[in-house]
Order: sequence, then C-alpha cells, then structure tokens
Amino acid sequence: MTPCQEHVVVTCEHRLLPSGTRGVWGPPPPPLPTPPRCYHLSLSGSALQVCSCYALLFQLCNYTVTACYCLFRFATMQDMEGQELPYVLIDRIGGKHGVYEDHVEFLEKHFRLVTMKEYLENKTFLSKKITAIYMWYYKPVINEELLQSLPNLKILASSGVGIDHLDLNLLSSYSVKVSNTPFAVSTDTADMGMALMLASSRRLVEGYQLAVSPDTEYFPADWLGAEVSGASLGIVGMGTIGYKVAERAKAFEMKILYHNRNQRKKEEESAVGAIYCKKIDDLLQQSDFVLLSVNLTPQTRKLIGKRELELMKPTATLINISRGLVVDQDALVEALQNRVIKAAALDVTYPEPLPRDHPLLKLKNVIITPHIGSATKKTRRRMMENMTESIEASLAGLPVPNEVLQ
Ligand SMILES: O=C(O)C(=O)CO
Repeated sequence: MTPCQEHVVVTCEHRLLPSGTRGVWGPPPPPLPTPPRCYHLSLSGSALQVCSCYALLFQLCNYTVTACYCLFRFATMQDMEGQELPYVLIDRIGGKHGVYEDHVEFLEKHFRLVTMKEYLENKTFLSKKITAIYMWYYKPVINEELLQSLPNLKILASSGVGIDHLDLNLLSSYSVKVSNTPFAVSTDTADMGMALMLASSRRLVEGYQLAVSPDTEYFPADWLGAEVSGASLGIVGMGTIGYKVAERAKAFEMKILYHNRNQRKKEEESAVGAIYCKKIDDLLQQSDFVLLSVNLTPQTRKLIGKRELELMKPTATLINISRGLVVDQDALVEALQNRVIKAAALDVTYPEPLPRDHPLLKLKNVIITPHIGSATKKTRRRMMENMTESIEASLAGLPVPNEVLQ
C-alpha cells in the first residue's frame, strides 16, 4: 500500500456528510435524518490511496465504511462527484504580473480559477461564486468596490511576506481573512542579503564592468574592496529573515548586532552569537554593514533618515532587503553623494522600478537589484503551495496556516 500523505485527517461516517461540507478537523457533523446509503466518492490519485488505506483500516475494525472523507496537504484532490471546486479570483495567467503558467496545473486541481477579465465579463454570475482571492505579487488590486462586489469572499491569500500593500482594516471590515507566505521566502531573501553584502563589498558589479572593458587597466591599487569576513553586521529587524541572515553571517565569522522590537531568546542569540542593541543608534554606530529586514509599517517608514545615516560609519554599507520606504531615499542619495556612508546595496526602492534618471542609478557606490529576494523557482512554487493550503483551510473552516492577524 502506498504510504499516506503527511498531515492526513480522515473522518469516517456511516452517512454522507451534508453537501458542501469539506474535510473536517474535530468531531464529525451530526448524522443526517436519512437512512445510511452507500455513496461513491470520486477521488483520484493520492486521495484515493489515502481513502483506501483508511477504509481498509476501519473495515478491519468492523466498521462499515460508506463515506470516507479526507483533507490533506500537498495532495491531489478531486472533489466529490458533482461538487464544484472553489472559485478563486486571480489577476491573470502569465505575462508580467500574472500567475506563473507552470503553476496553473497544480492550482486547477484545487480551484476553479477566475481571471479578472473573466470576472468583469461575467460579474453577475461570478461575484457570488468567488470565495477566495489568490493575490500573486500585488495583483489583483484590492479596493472597496471589489470587496463590495464579492459577498461570499472568505480569504485573500497574498504571496510573499510583506503585507504593506494591503489595507487590513478594510479587509477585516468585510470579514475577509488574510494569509501570506513568510516561511517560504525567508531562506532566499536571507541569501539575497548576503549576496548584496558580498557583491557590494567586493565591488562585483564594478569588477564585472572592468573585466569586460578592454580599455581599462586591470588591477589599479586604489581599486580595493572591503572584507566581509570578520566585519560587524547590524541587522535591523530580527524576524525569520533577519535571523537567517545572522545564521549565514556566523559562517563568515562576522560580529552580529541586532535591533528588534523584542529581544530574541538567549539560546537563539547564542546560537548565532548575536548581540541585542535595544537602541538602534548603538547598532548604527558600530556596524560595518547595516542590513534592513523589517516589515514596512507606520513605525518603520523612513526609519533610516539623515540622522541615522550620519550615525553610521563613513566606511559602512547599507543593505536593504525589506521595503524601499523604510529608508528616506533622498537622504540616502545625499549621504552617498557626500560619502557620509560608503555604499548601498538595495533590492528594494521606491518606486520600483526607479525612474531611469534617478540619481541612485548614477552612483558608482550603489548596486540595485529589481526586488528579487524570493525570486527562485523552488521558492515561488512553495509560495503558491502555501497560498493554496491557506485558501483550502479557510474554506474548510479550519485554522488558516500563515494567517495574518491584526
Ligand atoms: O516576500 C516579500 O514580501 C519580499 O519582498 C521578498 O523579497
């Protein structure tokens, strides 16, 4: 027998569960007032394997199993015969901001996907059907008009960890739950922080330009980088991503300082050798690299301004993998032009992309990447799977994995 999937929950009932009931955690629903009958469930692939595995188990225990209901993660599931898949609104498939084409096959096993275009063309029918929004990279844009038109909307699953693009109060006023994918993105985003730190300190972009330019002298003595190994790193925002950066920095034998709303547990600090700075100023004054990995909130908006940049060492580099608005960008341009700090490495800016004539694009001591912290194939797939799980759990009335709580 094929082994069952992880996280399988099965309830067996001698009657079919009421129509519309999906998998249930906890006690089975009350029996229906109709006599027991044998029902055929249309299940395929791993769902069937899970069911037959449990059916056998219950038969062995002398139960007559007529309906076997299961809910499981990461498994192919086909609904009961005749029962519709949940209608889920997406912006579009493919293109610049669309759901990835190679995710569609998976998604369509779980949902009836409705693109924005389709929705607008057939609003009367679809507005009552849609119970979830799958928000892939900030699309579709959510506003009051859309929320008003979707009376049965239960959940908005947003890709990535940042939720600064969402009005949580508005969503909650429509009783819509929100989920994100913080754990799926943390490893890659931490890697990106390290990549930016190394690229900036060792002048990788300039080095590349030098290497491909036939006219430039190759090893000028004044063209040296700074060491990452052994240097001090100040992490502002020690959440999942910040902590993963610390784990990586430990391998580079860096001195790690961090500033966070709450101090981490002692054992977590000692595992990476991180020292807590209650005051951000202390971290700014002592760090060779300052890495920003905070969420963008009203409290962190322009957290790093002229005053904070002036507190940093003139040899320091600012790395931003959080959100552009955490930094006062005008103040940063000025600080970089006047060598108040040495350099900046930014995966995020505002706006994104920057206008082509923006001064940040002209400075040699800046490297910029186009917000690619989580941009790997594996991570994007995991994000999509996490979003699917959250929608399914929410529609089944179960606790929602990665629910964003206000
Ligand atoms: O997940 C997010 O919000 C990111 O910006 C990752 O880079």
